[in-house]
Amino acid sequence: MAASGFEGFEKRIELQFFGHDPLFTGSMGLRNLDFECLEEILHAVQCTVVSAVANRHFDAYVLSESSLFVYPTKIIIKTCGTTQLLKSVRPLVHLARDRLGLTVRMCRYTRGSFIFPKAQPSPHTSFEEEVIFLEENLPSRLCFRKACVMPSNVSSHSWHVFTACDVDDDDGSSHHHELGEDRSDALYTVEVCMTELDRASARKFFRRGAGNDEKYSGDSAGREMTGLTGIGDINPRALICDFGFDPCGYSMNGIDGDRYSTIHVTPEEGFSYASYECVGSIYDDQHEISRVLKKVAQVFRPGTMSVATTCASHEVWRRVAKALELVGLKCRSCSADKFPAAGTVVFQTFTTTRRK
Ligand SMILES: C[S@+](CC[C@H](N)C(=O)[O-])C[C@H]1O[C@@H](n2cnc3c(N)ncnc32)[C@H](O)[C@@H]1O
Repeated sequence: MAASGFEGFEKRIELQFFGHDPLFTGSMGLRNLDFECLEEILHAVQCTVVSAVANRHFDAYVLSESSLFVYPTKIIIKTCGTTQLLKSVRPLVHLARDRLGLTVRMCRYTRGSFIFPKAQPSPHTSFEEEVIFLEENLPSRLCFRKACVMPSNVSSHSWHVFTACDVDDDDGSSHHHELGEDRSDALYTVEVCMTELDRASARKFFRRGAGNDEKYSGDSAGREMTGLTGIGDINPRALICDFGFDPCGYSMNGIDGDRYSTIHVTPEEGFSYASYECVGSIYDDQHEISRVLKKVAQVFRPGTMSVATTCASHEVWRRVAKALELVGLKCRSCSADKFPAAGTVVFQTFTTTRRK
């Protein structure tokens, strides 16, 4: 941990692949990578697996620093602290190609603004360094590239986005459906970053029976926090894999069919932070994302909440703004930009209207 405090803001990378050879890939694709390979990649990033769960669609891992999701043709890694996430890119691209015959077709890297930027090691010392590192470590065939820092009126919450892909499809839709998920153009991602958590809410992420009770594991602490805080009610259909750190901190992955959700909490006063992320489809019940985000805001009662929605074809961000205004958050800024393959990213920042 940095001398000053733990860096909650995560770095997130998503790589999408395509493959033609069923002999290599089967329908499991990247899920065929053995656990030792994944561990080796995570070792380079400087984190480890603490818990895992899977269903017939994908594998979800809780990491010592956030989460990893492995789908047949898509991998998402999200890490916080001083991890070196981008060091995973080159080994992943090579392993997928050499062991599974999968070719990378899209890369999306996103993050908020670090609370302790000076504590970040290379290649994360600045967004410029991260972009240069990505440019150098991605195959040249991903030639449609864009990097941008999306601003906010709350200067501590800006949004960094880099995307690269092999086809400039303009609307962000997929042209590779040989293996795995179809209709990926209907999916959207919602990435939420929250700071200045309400003190009473943050306290629930400190372990109750901390210290020497051996029976009180990270798993039981996590389960207790999921119940106590109301996180378990955000999506009651989801199977939850949770972990409570010692003496404080919490991570969870929720799996619901082919959809994941994930929450990570750094509850320490002075640098408190929580994140929520989920994936949805424009064909879902329109009220679902509003209901979910209202619950998230009520669990953490943050002073500032930023929400980045990434979607090929739909205006999900309007639902986000409406929902959060109903629970006392006011939209202070909104910016939008188009990215090759990813579609439109809309970045909104909200602050509380209640008195602290
Ligand atoms: C890994 S968790 C959640 C990660 C998430 N990205 C976040 O910070 O919001 C981070 C919290 O757990 C605490 N923590 C305790 N032990 C930890 C460990 N071994 N590795 C990482 N974090 C730990 C940190 O102080 C922090 O409060």
